[in-house]
Amino acid sequence: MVMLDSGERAERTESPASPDQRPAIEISGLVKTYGGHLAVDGLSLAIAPGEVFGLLGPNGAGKTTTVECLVGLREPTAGGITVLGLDPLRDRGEFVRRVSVQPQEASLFPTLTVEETLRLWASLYAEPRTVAETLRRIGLEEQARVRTKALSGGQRRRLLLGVAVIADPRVLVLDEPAAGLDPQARQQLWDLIRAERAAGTTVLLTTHDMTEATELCDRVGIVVGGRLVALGTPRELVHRLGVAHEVCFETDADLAEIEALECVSGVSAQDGQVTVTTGDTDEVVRVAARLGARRIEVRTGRLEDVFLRLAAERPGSAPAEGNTERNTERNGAGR
Ligand SMILES: Nc1ncnc2c1ncn2[C@@H]1O[C@H](COP(=O)(O)OP(=O)(O)OP(=O)(O)O)[C@@H](O)[C@H]1O
Repeated sequence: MVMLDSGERAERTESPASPDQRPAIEISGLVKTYGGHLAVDGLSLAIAPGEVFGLLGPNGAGKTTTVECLVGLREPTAGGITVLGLDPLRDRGEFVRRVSVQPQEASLFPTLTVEETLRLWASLYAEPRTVAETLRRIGLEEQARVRTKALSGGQRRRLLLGVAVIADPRVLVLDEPAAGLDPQARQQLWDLIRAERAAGTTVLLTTHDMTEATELCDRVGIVVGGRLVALGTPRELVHRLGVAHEVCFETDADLAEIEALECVSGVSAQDGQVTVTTGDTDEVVRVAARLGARRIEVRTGRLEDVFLRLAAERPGSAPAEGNTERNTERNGAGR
């Protein structure tokens, strides 16, 4: 089990939260059972103000149940949850003023325009953002007068996010916000979430997309079988779990010098195509280049490898389908 917490956050200097701040979200020993079925099994987690935190895990791991308890949609069987010091159920009034959850698609009225939808939701809050600012944030200014039934899937998702952020929340909770978005819409969503972070909002999201977790999240928690089995920045988890990097190239040269490198843990070669497993890709690239190797590629360890390894430790927990991009840099430097 890899538990890396606030003391190690210095590695992500862009994170706006400092370790001594009171957590924005605190979950301690959360247990949730459905009948006799244990869905969340003693999960504890502290998320700092201004942090973008990603909850990852295979299907059925307990992410949605955790989020539902966190936002007061379900009552925990045991354990405690506070968000901004508030209990999601007992302090309901204050809680909904300060914590926004991205609503479901069904919350959109088909005949209202984008602008009317935002105005309607803004009317529920005492000090909302303006409709104009929210339209700009979600990039739907040109669609302001379009009825919601005529929006594309990606535009609907952005509007749903707009409904959540128009409240100007201190904490934003998003369950798989990028699911089903095309790459451009996904990038716009990430920009929006980054803008929320820059404004000081704490964001908790669930995702199956390892690229999203790596690119967007300050820290991630991996949940398997209702338990938190890893916690840290994506880089820390890749680094600490010793996920291997690879250097691939073509050469007919003698590989003895590469095999002898201390940082090399494996070399395989077939028909002049070589793959070197290593902890120091720079060193291998240097030697390979000196030996005249061609088409040198560096494949860095990925969060997905960490995820697959941790998920596999629990029987029956097949990893969910997600983004399986390989982080490949042609002739690039290593880590
Ligand atoms: N309303 C419910 N009644 C009974 N069991 C439930 C209910 N909701 C979830 N479960 C079970 O609790 C466990 C955790 O489910 P949960 O939806 O929290 O997982 P998840 O990590 O969000 O999964 P996914 O990635 O598939 O959305 C699963 O075994 C699921 O079948």
